[in-house]
Amino acid sequence: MNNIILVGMMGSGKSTIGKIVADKLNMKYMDLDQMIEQMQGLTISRIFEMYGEEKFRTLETDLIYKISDVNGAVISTGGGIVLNPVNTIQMKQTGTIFYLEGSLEQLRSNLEGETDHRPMLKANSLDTILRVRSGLYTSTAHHIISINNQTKEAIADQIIAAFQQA
Ligand SMILES: Nc1ncnc2c1ncn2[C@@H]1O[C@H](COP(=O)(O)OP(=O)(O)OP(=O)(O)O)[C@@H](O)[C@H]1O
Ligand SMILES: O=C(O)C1=C[C@@H](O)[C@@H](O)[C@H](O)C1
Ligand SMILES: [Mg+2]
Repeated sequence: MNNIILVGMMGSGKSTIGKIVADKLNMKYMDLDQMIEQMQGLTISRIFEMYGEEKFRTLETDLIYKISDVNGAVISTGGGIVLNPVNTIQMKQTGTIFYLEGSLEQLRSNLEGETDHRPMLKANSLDTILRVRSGLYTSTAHHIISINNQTKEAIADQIIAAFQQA
């Protein structure tokens, strides 16, 4: 399938940059977090509060399957998508996967003032989450794009260049 899939930590820019890439390439844009919120009629924070993380992860896996026939889209995932190997297998069949890789400092800077609606940060520190997940992001991705000290536009352009070279 001819899709661009963005993975990476909270605050790495998957949603923001995904939209820029989609606009530039005239592709459809899909954000799995936003789709889950729309389908449930609840914010992600409320889903975590009412049903817990496990329920959210099930919704995420169900959605990845549901969209497996999509073509020509930029798909921004949730930060925890790589936690379940089933999701990874499915994503690899759905498109080219880009890991937006950033330092703890860059992620913290991006997330300044935005931690409220990210429920994982209530019980876990950003550095612990990064430590647990960085190997998973790296092994899942076809391309690794550094986000450190780069504008959103520049990151989007790198993704586009790598996608068009393939
Ligand atoms: N390269 C960048 N330079 C400066 N700010 C950035 C950059 N990339 C993203 N941001 C900002 O960081 C914040 C988080 O970005 P965004 O919501 O796109 O991250 P995300 O990866 O989708 O996070 P989540 O996994 O929680 O959905 C936003 O305010 C966004 O504008
Ligand atoms: O990193 C995570 O585990 C998460 C990131 C967000 O994109 C959301 O999917 C949710 O807040 C969980
Ligand atoms: Mg996002």
